[in-house]
Amino acid sequence: MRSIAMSPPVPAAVLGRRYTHFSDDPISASHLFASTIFQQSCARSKPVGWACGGALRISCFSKRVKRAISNNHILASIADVSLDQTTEISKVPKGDMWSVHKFGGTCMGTAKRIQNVAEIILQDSSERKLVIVSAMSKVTDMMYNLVYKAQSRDGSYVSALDDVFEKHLLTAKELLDVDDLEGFLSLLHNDISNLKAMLRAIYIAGHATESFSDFVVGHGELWSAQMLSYVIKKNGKPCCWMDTREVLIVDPNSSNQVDPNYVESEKRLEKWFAQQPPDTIIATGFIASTPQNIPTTLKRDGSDFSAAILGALVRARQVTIWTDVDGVFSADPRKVSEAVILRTLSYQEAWEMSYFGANVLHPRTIIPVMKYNIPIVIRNIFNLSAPGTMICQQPQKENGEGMILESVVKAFATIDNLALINVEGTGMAGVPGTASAIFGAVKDVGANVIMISQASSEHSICFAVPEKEVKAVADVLQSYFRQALDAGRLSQVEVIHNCSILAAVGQKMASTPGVSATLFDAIAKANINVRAIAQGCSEYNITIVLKQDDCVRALRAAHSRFYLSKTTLAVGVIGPGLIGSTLLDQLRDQAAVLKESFNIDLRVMGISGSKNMMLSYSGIDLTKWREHQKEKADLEKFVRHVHENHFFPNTVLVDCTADSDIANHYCDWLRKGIHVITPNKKANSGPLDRYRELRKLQRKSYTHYFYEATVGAGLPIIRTLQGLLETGDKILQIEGIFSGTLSYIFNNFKGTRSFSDVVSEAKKAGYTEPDPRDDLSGSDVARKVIILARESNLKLELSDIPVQSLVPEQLRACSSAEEFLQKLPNFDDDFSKERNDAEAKGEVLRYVGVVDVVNNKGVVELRRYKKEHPFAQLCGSDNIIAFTTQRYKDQPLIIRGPGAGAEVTAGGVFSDLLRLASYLGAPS
Ligand SMILES: NC(=O)C1=CN([C@@H]2O[C@H](COP(=O)(O)OP(=O)(O)OC[C@H]3O[C@@H](n4cnc5c(N)ncnc54)[C@H](O)[C@@H]3O)[C@@H](O)[C@H]2O)C=CC1
Ligand SMILES: N[C@@H](CC=O)C(=O)O
Ligand code: NA
Repeated sequence: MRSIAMSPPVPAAVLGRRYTHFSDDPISASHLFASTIFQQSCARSKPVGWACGGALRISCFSKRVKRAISNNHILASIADVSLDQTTEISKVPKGDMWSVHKFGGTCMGTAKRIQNVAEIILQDSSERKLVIVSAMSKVTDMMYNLVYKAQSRDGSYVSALDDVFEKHLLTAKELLDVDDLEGFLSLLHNDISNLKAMLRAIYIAGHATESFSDFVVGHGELWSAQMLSYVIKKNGKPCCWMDTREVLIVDPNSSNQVDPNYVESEKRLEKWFAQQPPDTIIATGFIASTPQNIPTTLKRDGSDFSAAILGALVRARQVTIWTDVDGVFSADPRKVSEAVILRTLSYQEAWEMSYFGANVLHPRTIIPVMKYNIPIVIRNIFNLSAPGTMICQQPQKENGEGMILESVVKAFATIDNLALINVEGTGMAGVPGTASAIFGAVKDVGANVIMISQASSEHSICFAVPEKEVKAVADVLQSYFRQALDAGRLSQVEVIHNCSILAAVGQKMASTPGVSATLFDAIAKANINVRAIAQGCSEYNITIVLKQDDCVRALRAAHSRFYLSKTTLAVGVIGPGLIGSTLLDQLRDQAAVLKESFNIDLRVMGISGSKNMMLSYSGIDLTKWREHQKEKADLEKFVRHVHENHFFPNTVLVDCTADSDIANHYCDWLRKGIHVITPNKKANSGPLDRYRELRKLQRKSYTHYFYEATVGAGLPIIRTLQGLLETGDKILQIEGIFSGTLSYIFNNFKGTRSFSDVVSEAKKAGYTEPDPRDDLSGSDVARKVIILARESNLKLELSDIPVQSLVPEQLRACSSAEEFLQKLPNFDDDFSKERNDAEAKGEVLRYVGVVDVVNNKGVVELRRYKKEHPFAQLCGSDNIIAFTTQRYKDQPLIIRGPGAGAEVTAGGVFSDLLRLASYLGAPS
């Protein structure tokens, strides 16, 4: 426990207050729950619900506990974030004239890079500049290695020290003029010989104290700061370097970190400034001293921390942290390719993000500058054109104008390799002390609690810990609660392995309704199950626990929803025949418009024919998909490839075959969360049970199954029928010409033309089924009739529909479509006779299908219609469908238009794809 007292009174409303030190301290949550005050408070008034998300915040809904916290008892023992100990000392110039820069090891990696750093400093026109530098890249590791070798009594530390010397010698030679070089080298020699002596002592003792080690490792910064200051001077700018061990005073704390001692640092800084240094100062990052002048370091990310503390001490205008990335991303760009660089982040958002390992500052770096509202800018030294990310107080709205509209959720982050522990039982409700007992036990095994959730029914508490700590935690809880478990007061201590956390972070989430609804909707639509949820009442972070396997997909689904980055769909096309290949061409032509205007990114990850298939990890180039590398078709592998690409939250398989074997897989695909779109009639016209199972699956999950093109191709037949039913209309009869092929044939079978000639023409035009006998036999129309009948809630099988076949008896056994077409002319006279008979009576032949909903039956047959009848007025491959319903009784609702052909059918499938994208969140 820390012993430093908090200076400022904590505001009374501490519900959901954030403590940045939690994330440093592996047992903070346990400490809090195990603390005497908490136990006492809870003993009298059990918190009925609480949550901690991202480990930075604990919200507690009990007045007594709230009072306990606001009385500072707990805070004082956990964290001191105050800078109020500092007293103003006027001799150190302070304020806007200061610009602070920090350059990390990568920026200082070579002589050329150090030169580059010097140029950036020289270009900064600020009145005063304070520049904090890290050691040259890899040097700190080399220094730690020296200590390690020496204390392991490994004599090679001597040559390793030579390497360190060599590295700096070569860099200095490249950078400095003769005189400066001489000055620097004499210092370097001196330091190296001191280090040699110290390492020798460590070698003999076989042990290095922490201050010995800190003394050794800090030399990298001493040398880089001096070299840079020489380079600045060489460019004609007065400059001096600062050994921050003289100025930066820190107190060690119990979590093996250090806390800045602002009072003492301020005094030392004043003393240092009494020497009247020039306006440009190059200071060593990372290193500091204790009040007793013992060298120490600021531990991990120490140089950033040095910059923040010094920036706060001089009240700088801005602290710029130079690094090798363009700024902070809205999500890990390795996982979300559309992640964007955030222009601004509030201090709170930055430390929430940094907890999740995002490339942001360590929370403790933010604390010193936050006190004085000093912005921190993260910039890329290798890309000066990138403006970087500014971490500052949340920008205020200015009359609603001039504001950059930012997403309410700023960023998303994930943590993998977690396990959830669920402690459950009826004996917990209303029993004060359960929480503190659980977390007391967790504290005893030193595990880090990452998030906590308890619903107000108090029957279970669940919390996440790193997978590697879960066994110890589970064991200790089992043994601690043995009695309660045996007595049945607790039913179980359950461990759920392989979990991840997805966190949504954003200050504007606070009091914005609908954020969590949108987030959870995106996750649900990606068919991902949520295991646990936590959101503290400061509302900056919603933490969701899910299966690790689902995590990247969840991240992408959530990111795309809030950033309106593309709704990305991984598409697999099966059957690149006439319709399939036309669809691929339409996708190719429309891709850019979809991306730009509708934020839809359809990626064809695979195309499979019956013999070969092609697969891609990022999307097949549709301008030349026919040339794409092929492999032997393997449906299982194909589906796995398209679906199990974790970068795409949603998968759709488009079946463009006429194959029932493919249709047999739909149920399985839907169960796996794969959406299915098809013009193939086999599934919906196959066995009734399977059809019902399909519809059931579709209704009970967020997985979609669309099949508009199965009837009337691109005409909106299914959608219209569903619309009538959903709005409460009653269907009485559906009658129509459902076959584009047969419509075309009978519209063109006039005058002296032969039947077989018109059939071949229809096949050539792409209206027919792969085998035209499927059309002429009436089975294709019968399938459409059964699809509409089932859609109208009739429970009919295909065999229940009487069908009049137009395939001459003798040709039914033909082994191929080609043989059939070849032999068909032999029957032309029979067809001509029937046509002429009808014509003689002023009638035409039309092949129709009827769904008689009232009488629960259907029929498919060749009928004769008067020349004035609407069915006689068709041309081309027109379908015409008349819905007679309760609302459309006197005049049926009629839909007419081309109902077959490559373009219109593929268009119908494409329109289903867009409907799916819109269901998944794309703008409609
Ligand atoms: N052509 C049209 O106007 C319309 C067609 N449809 C339906 O669209 C679907 C496709 O029709 P078309 O493109 O005209 O036929 P098509 O014969 O040109 O294309 C079908 C493709 O699927 C492939 N295929 C067959 N079995 C396969 C399997 N197991 N795995 C992978 N690929 C396989 C075939 O090799 C062929 O490339 C059919 O179900 C048809 O009923 C629906 C409405 C209108
Ligand atoms: N072959 C069919 C195509 C559409 O389903 C037809 O002719 O209508
Ligand atoms: Na249709």
